Amino acid sequence: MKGKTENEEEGAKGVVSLEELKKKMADFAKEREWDQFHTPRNLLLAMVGEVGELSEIFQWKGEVPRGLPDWEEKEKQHLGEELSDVLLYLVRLSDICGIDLGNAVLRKLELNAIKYPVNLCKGSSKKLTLLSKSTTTTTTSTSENGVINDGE
Ligand SMILES: Nc1ccn([C@H]2C[C@H](O)[C@@H](COP(=O)(O)OP(=O)(O)OP(=O)(O)O)O2)c(=O)n1
Repeated sequence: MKGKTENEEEGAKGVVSLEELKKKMADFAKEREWDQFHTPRNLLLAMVGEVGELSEIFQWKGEVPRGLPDWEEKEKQHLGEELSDVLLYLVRLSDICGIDLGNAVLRKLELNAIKYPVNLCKGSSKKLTLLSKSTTTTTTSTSENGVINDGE
């Protein structure tokens, strides 16, 4: 069987970082003189295209169980490839836009935790408009959670 590539070895150790991916994509583009094509709009469209390819994998299958137990290895590998394309374009788009994705994503996680406090959300998939409205009279910490209700 073919041995693992250097990149696969890194991935197997679970040590891949956004910073590394950013650098690898920058090197990849530079070597090919593709910086000229990696503009924000082009990258955004490329990423959306890859989201489409990712969606195609699930298209018409109906809901599938977590872990995809019935999928063939080849199909799972394909899924991994499309997920990677989306991530790589996202990382590259962030870089080209001058956004520190690592910082941005950690900040967003904190904002999410504030917006969806455990005591209000536990076990519920509702968005918060109604929940927060019903508590604004007693709680002010969630009063700015202007999320659209999903009608559940
Ligand atoms: N101008 C480009 C073209 C490709 N890539 C990189 C990022 C993606 O990870 C991958 C996308 O390559 P393809 O456009 O060939 O897309 P797929 O790999 O999905 O192949 P296909 O669309 O044939 O299924 O290559 C890139 O950075 N810049």
